[in-house]
Amino acid sequence: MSMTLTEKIIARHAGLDMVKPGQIVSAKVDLCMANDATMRLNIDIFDNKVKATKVFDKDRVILIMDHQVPADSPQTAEVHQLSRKFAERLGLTHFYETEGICHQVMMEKHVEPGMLVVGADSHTNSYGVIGAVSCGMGSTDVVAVMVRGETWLQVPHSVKVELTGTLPAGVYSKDIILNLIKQTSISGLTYKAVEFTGPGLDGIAVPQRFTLCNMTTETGAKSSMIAPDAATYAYIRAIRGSAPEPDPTLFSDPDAVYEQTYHIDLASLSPQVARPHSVDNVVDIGETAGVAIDQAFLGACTNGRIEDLREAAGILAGHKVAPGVRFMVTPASRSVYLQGMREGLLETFMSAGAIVNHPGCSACWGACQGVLSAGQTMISSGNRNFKGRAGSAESNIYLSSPATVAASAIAGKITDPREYL
Ligand SMILES: CC(C)[C@H](C(=O)O)[C@@H](O)C(=O)O
Ligand code: SF4
Repeated sequence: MSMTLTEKIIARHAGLDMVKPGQIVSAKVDLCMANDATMRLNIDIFDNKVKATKVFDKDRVILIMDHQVPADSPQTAEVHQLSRKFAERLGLTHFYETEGICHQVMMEKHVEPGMLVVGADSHTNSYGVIGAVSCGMGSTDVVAVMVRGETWLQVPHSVKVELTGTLPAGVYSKDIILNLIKQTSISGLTYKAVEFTGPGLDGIAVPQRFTLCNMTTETGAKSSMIAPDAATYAYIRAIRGSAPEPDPTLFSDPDAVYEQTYHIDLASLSPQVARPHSVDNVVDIGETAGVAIDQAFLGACTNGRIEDLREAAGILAGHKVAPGVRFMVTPASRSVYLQGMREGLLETFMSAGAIVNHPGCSACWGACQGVLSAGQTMISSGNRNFKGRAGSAESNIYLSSPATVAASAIAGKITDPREYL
């Protein structure tokens, strides 16, 4: 019986030869991640509801403080303190306080192809980028995994996204995923496993593929998948110094069943923008260019990697941020920050009038670093533009590629990055 890679990985973790979509299985989990946004709740469930005293594996339960770092209120500081004590009490090997956004840190340091990973965050499904099945879960389920090292899950139906052709100059993987979300709507792929395939993937580097997998959450998907190729292992080796042996069994069978297939010709795409207040409110940039902005944000797990900083700095070089615009750059991790420093990118941003922040979630969700007031407009490289997400319910968020964010910061209004190439 043929299976998709997602089904193969779930079957392996459930101790079964095969699984079918719709089947409910109990599966062993390789890694369990949680962050400061829900740690107060997780600790309460762990201590007071489950009354647990130990985790299933001290190396595999990973806590990452990222959503409100450095602490922006006494309450947040208390959550960080509670989390630190929790990690100490349980002897956790991996507790990160200043390393950056949880998903970036997980990819840089922990996730491997073929793993099954769960996390207390909706963008946990990003790790499909290196061939892992991963998904976000609520606190009760995540605490159950922390304690037992396994979870129940229903095998999702798979959907294929076939990419062909090459991206034109000024168009990036963010534009591909925004275009897909325009086609699917924000709930169109609810509980599906979304697999990206096709020759178009060859021209997209692993960090940019991350953006595709990260935003499958915005279609309602359960998980994302890109079968690991030579680029995947080379990328892991480049960021960690070593990589696991390539596993030749990690591919989808040629006759595996997909419920639906989307085709995207990369050459046909232009820069895309999601307008307020829904991620599927996507238009070609020409339809929204000229909207005045108060803030530009480059960062988030979606687009805070070194390649994104290079893309934006390339546009910004030789220009200044428009008067009255706050341009905030938040590298996704400490290692991205350091690399940006070595390459002189942070200097490019600072001299142009931007601000470079401590790594973390930052303005992506408006909990700290650059909150919007009523009537203000931000263009962001993040993944969500819900009403009120980054501050006042009367503010507006537009989503785009890092290049479009940088071009807009220079012009003070939403601007096609191809004008600055
Ligand atoms: C606060 C947190 C749990 C949330 C999520 O689950 O995704 C956040 O990361 C987000 O992007 O909205
Ligand atoms: S950067 Fe944004 S989307 Fe990513 S985990 Fe943080 S808040 Fe969520």
